[in-house]
Amino acid sequence: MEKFVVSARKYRPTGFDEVVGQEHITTTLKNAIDNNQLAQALLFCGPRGVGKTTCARILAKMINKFDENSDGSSLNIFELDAASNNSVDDIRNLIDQVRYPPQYGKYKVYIIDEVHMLSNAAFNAFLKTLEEPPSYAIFILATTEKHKVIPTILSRCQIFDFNRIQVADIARHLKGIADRESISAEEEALHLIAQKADGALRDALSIFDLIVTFSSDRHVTYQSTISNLHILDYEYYFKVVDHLLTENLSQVLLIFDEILKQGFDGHNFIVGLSEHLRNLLVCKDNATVDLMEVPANTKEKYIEQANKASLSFLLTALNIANQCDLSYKSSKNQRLHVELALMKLTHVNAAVTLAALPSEELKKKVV
Ligand SMILES: Nc1ncnc2c1ncn2[C@@H]1O[C@H](COP(=O)(O)OP(=O)(O)OP(=O)(O)O)[C@@H](O)[C@H]1O
Repeated sequence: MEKFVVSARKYRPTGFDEVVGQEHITTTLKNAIDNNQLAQALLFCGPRGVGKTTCARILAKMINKFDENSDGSSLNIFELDAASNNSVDDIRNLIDQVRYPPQYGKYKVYIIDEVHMLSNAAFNAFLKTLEEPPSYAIFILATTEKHKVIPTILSRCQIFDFNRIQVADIARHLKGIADRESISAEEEALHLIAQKADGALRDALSIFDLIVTFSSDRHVTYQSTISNLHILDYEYYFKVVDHLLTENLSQVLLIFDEILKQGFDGHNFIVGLSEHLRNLLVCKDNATVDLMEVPANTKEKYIEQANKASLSFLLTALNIANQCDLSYKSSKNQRLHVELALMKLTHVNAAVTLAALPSEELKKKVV
């Protein structure tokens, strides 16, 4: 049987051109190498799984002009995982190695991952080397927690802030991998995986692998993805908002009951409803419609529903949903808490329609 290699490893980029969503960094690094202006100490910071270690390795190879299979690269690139090697002795060992010039190529590159985990003593032992490194040594430090790196280290490094990766970019990357693996995948499923990954490409690839494993026919559908990830189908939010607009309280409460019966949490529902209302709000205006991170065909559905809702309805509804979210945890009866919010929400449309009437007509209605 062929050994399974997880996608995050199988598809680790080997060149800057393959790195997704970090163009501001890859372009700067390429230019720095071309113009011979690379700093000797670099700090890569940003959320987990966005390409820090990957870029450090690519840079390390490029500095010495080694290609992917070059044997020399492994002799000149040293990686230290500071999460498990954080003592002053670990750093002293590294400093001892730094004294010897490279046997191949021009540079020795030291990648120190999770650098914020170094002990204080280790940080201090490292300072002097970082301040006056030998001309052939380059240090690439990586961290998810820049605020935990002491200022004296920060001030000696050129700092590169990595971005969370956009949902659309992650979804596109997953599509490329699905194609290469001959897996058919629905666009909505890939978007959902990308959303769940919260900006981290590594997480997206792990979720993708998991869902492929569950689907026997190498076909990743929206339905298989929501059931595997235990995510509420967004169709529910469309239905709830339709009923809110027609002031149909009983239907809204019945849908909420069905959602709870399926094992979903009331808080997740209200957070999801707030996101849905926010999406409707941004698609009211052409200038903001792209702030909604959903696949193209779903966008149409949002625009269609947004056209049925007034701006005042959306603003008031969003406010009520948000208040419910904020006070959910401290509520003693959480089901009732959400139901109460749903009751208020069902009256919003009537209230805003009434308020919008000219005063003469309003008088007639009240009388
Ligand atoms: N920007 C990206 N472009 C393409 N692939 C990426 C990117 N970011 C992450 N990956 C994928 O995720 C895997 C892990 O990425 P990497 O180890 O570089 O992340 P990291 O930012 O160093 O994370 P951590 O802080 O958790 O160490 C890579 O092997 C690659 O498959």
